[in-house]
Amino acid sequence: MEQLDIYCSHCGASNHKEEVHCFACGHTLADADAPADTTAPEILLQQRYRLLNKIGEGGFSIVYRAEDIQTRQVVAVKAVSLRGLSAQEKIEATDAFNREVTILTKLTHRNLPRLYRHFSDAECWYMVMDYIEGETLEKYLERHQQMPFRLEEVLDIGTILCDVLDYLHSNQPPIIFRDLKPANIMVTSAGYIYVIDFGIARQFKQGKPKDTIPFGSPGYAAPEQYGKAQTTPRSDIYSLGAILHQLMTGSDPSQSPFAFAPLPNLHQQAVAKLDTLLQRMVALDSQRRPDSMVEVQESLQEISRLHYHQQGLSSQYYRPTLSRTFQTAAYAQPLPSTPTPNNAGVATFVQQQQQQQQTFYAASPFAQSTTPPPSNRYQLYSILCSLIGIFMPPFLCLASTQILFILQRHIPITLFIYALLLAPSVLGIVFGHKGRDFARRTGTSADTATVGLTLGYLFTAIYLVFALCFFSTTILFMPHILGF
Ligand SMILES: Nc1ncnc2c1ncn2[C@@H]1O[C@H](COP(=O)(O)OP(=O)(O)OP(=O)(O)O)[C@@H](O)[C@H]1O
Repeated sequence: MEQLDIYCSHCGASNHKEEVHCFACGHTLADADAPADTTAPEILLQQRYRLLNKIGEGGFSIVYRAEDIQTRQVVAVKAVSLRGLSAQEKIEATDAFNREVTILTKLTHRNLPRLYRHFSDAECWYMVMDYIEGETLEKYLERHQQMPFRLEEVLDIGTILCDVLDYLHSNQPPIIFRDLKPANIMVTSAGYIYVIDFGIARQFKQGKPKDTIPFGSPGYAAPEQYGKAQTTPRSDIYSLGAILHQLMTGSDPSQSPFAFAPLPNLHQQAVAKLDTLLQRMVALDSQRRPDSMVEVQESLQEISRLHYHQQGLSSQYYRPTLSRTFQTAAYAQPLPSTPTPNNAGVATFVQQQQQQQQTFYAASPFAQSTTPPPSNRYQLYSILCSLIGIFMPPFLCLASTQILFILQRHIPITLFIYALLLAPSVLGIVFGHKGRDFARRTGTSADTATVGLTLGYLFTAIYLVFALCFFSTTILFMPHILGF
């Protein structure tokens, strides 16, 4: 039977396609039970890319999940067909394809899919790129309509998007994405973020008064994209501001373009600062917006530090959680390594990408901090309390005579003793949860907290069973003690 691997979005391990859970980390493999799309044709492109199923559709394109049979890698193949298009549409589709290929070929960034090859046949043009196992932020937002993101997550996402947009803007000439919106941002189940669709991105030419193709997406596109002026990096700053505002409020900017209400919870200092920043980012006059993505990123990181400080976490331990996860994601995916005669440049290209990614990794503001990991005292409390809790059920048995003695005289005191004996395990659970939360926010290991938490639950249950038995025995055999 034909072998086909599916890569875990969490740890990158290669699993057989039949697997539901990753053999390495146990994570659910997203597409494992997805029904095969019967509409996808069984086609082998270039004797190399087997189309598996349709995963998305754009204005002029269909995107397929495909298998590279040479490397066994799952890839995404974007197919643009000109069939049935009007002359004007053919020009637009051709332009969009060429622009995307030209731009993606030059780019290497951990938050962008890598373009491996592009080719054409009689019917279509194709692009082969990294397959991103996830969904668009737009779909995610549709599924979680009520305030889907916490402040720290919005700050993390903003920081990551600043990083990738700054990378584009730092190109020579700068690349303006021009269509940043939730539909063009993909999120994997492990929280990795990718920016897709460079169809309308363009290279910035100094002094050009107006864009020749003035469009974008209503609600996210800056006013200058409607043809009044040339788009600049500040146009992307506007779109990013609109997205972050949507993530904070849940309100869709395409419903009321150019109108951004103040954020809720302005009494919180970090939220108030974010509100000020977002209002600057979505200013109608581009000159009033922040100068660059670097400025926006620094402001977001400053707000994160403030937020973390307010949460009782030392700001020196602040590291954006999503972006930290990204670093592992980008390198976990195996790269195609076997060059074919007609893609001789690909191997070199891939090697260059690997090298450059390592450089990004080292230079990234999100690179692993050398700061010693913060001490998570909740974990310690959790394990200590749970360990004390272990002794409580046997203690209850051993002290049953004394407890019965007290029970005869004072029932409230007896109940208080019961509660006191239960307290260590319950505290073990409470501290365990706090410890895990702390570990998640600081990116440290939560193992001890998990052990404390598990012991806490286990011995709370055991204690309650013992206490119940003790009580029922007392009621059954010595009801007079309780005054029955
Ligand atoms: N590399 C990828 N990995 C996985 N899915 C992808 C990938 N690229 C695109 N998709 C899916 O395909 C859909 C369409 O892709 P894309 O937005 O690039 O097409 P498009 O024709 O340029 O769209 P538009 O008409 O909005 O410009 C996306 O919404 C996404 O769900």
